[in-house]
Amino acid sequence: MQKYTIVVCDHIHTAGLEMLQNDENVNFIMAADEPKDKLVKEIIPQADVAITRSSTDVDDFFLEHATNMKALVRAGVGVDNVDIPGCSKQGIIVMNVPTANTIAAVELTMAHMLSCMRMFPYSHDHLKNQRIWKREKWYGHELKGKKLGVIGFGNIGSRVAKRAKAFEMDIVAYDPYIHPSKVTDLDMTYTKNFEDILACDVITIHTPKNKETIGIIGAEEIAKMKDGVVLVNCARGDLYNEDALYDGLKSGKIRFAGIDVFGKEPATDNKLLDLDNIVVSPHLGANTYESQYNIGTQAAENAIAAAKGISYPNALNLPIDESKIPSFVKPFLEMGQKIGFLASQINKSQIISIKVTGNGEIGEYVDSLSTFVTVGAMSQSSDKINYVNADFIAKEKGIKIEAENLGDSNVYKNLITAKLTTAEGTTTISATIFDDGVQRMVAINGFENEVALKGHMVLFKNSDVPGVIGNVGMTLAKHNVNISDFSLARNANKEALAVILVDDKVDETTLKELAALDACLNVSYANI
Ligand SMILES: NC(=O)c1ccc[n+]([C@@H]2O[C@H](COP(=O)([O-])OP(=O)(O)OC[C@H]3O[C@@H](n4cnc5c(N)ncnc54)[C@H](O)[C@@H]3O)[C@@H](O)[C@H]2O)c1
Ligand SMILES: O=C(O)CC[C@@H](O)C(=O)O
Repeated sequence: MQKYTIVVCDHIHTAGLEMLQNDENVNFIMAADEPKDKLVKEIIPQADVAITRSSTDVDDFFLEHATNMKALVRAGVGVDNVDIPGCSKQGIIVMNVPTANTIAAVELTMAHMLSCMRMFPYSHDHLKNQRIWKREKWYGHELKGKKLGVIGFGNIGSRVAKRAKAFEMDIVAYDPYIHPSKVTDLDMTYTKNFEDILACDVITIHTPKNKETIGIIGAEEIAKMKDGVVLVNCARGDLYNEDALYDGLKSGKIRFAGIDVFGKEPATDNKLLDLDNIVVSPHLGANTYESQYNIGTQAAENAIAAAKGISYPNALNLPIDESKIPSFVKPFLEMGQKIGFLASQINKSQIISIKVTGNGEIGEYVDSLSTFVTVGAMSQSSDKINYVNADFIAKEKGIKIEAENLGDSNVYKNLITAKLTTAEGTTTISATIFDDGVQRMVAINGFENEVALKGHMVLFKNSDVPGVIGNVGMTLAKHNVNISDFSLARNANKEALAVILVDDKVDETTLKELAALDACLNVSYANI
């Protein structure tokens, strides 16, 4: 049985660790408590996939030892500590878990904002630790009626803005990369003029950390701000220049700052900590049980899918220019990989050709789709295949790859079809994504079975005679296999195909018993 090594480099929720532990194809190494030097030199060389958080830098040193690695999952949003071009050069697919900690970061931002306005941690300390009851010392300010400048109106920034609006603040948002209506539809002000942000009473930043945003607030910007401005940063250290922030706080130009993130972490010797008009937390934006559960389980699920070559959810270094593809295309690419993988399990044999077609708007992206289908189809036979090398390796093996845009679709808004021909036969699978976002197969080998592309499935083809479904159900029940979904389709040749989603892996003995049923034409098992 093929085993993949997944190394967990930083602490993730135990639910995620259990998923890794329980997967029979996964050899999982928990290395979060290992010294970084040992982790990188001794453990990383074994990894097919690594899961990291902000405490592990994926830099030259890491990559030099990641000799086996084909994918890396950043259990969180920010990838500023991951050398993505370096990973691409080594054929390592980088994925993040982009929205699982959004709410945790949003709520921490609100906590910082309120703490700055009311100096809450200081009055708490006064009473609780110093036992001083001095109400006249702790006059704060209200959020109501104040102008909040939001820099970066993405997942977190936009939600902070909504919550701040509930506090009756006036919101001004600066984000050159979004459509202004995303802001104005919420009855907030959109600006392209950064000076409008500098004129606000409270400023919060929610951009990624990159060349453009490092130091986006420096001494010059602070000088232009209102006296007594409040600044919050729960995104990344160094977005506010720390020296300028320190000087502004020291002089009182900045009344208060709420800071979760620092240029250098751990930040125990940061000079900002010496000030008494700052509220700080040790990079806790993602630290809620809810968010860590979501991140841990999604990171584990994605790492397992990547190790097996099923899919690379939220891949950040795709071999296509992401700025040129609309957002609806990405899930279709992921689904393309899944149907390639499914087809290769049904027809396990040497691959001869792969043909991918697209109907509807998705048809324009059929070349990229064919790369993804190829990765899925070949990952059973090659554990080195990825988006970067798929076309090259397929060519080397003499596999013919074709892609065709079929134009408008009569039935589905968008439809992709993969036809995989192996030495044993041909499997053709069509799939689409409806408005509910679920990736669904809608046809297989001429049968119109509709079923979600997820989990364990049994494909049972039979002569269309009475009593077959009952016998199949009984056989599965006898072997303790629980059915979660059942889709039946028939064709004009008096044949039927059942695609049965089940809770667990189906073993060879069960499959043999199913194959021995009178009406059975063939049966196969697949897992995606
Ligand atoms: N403190 C924590 O523990 C914690 C937790 C989660 C996320 N984060 C950080 O929060 C930040 C935001 O995360 P998100 O999930 O909202 O990301 P996101 O990608 O959804 O949003 C980022 C937004 O910033 C905008 N942006 C990019 N460059 C900009 C620029 N120069 N000026 C203005 N806007 C710009 C983008 O257009 C986008 O809308 C990231 O830095 C992330 O790493 C921190
Ligand atoms: O907890 C972490 O690893 C950091 C989380 C956060 O900063 C992120 O970018 O997702």
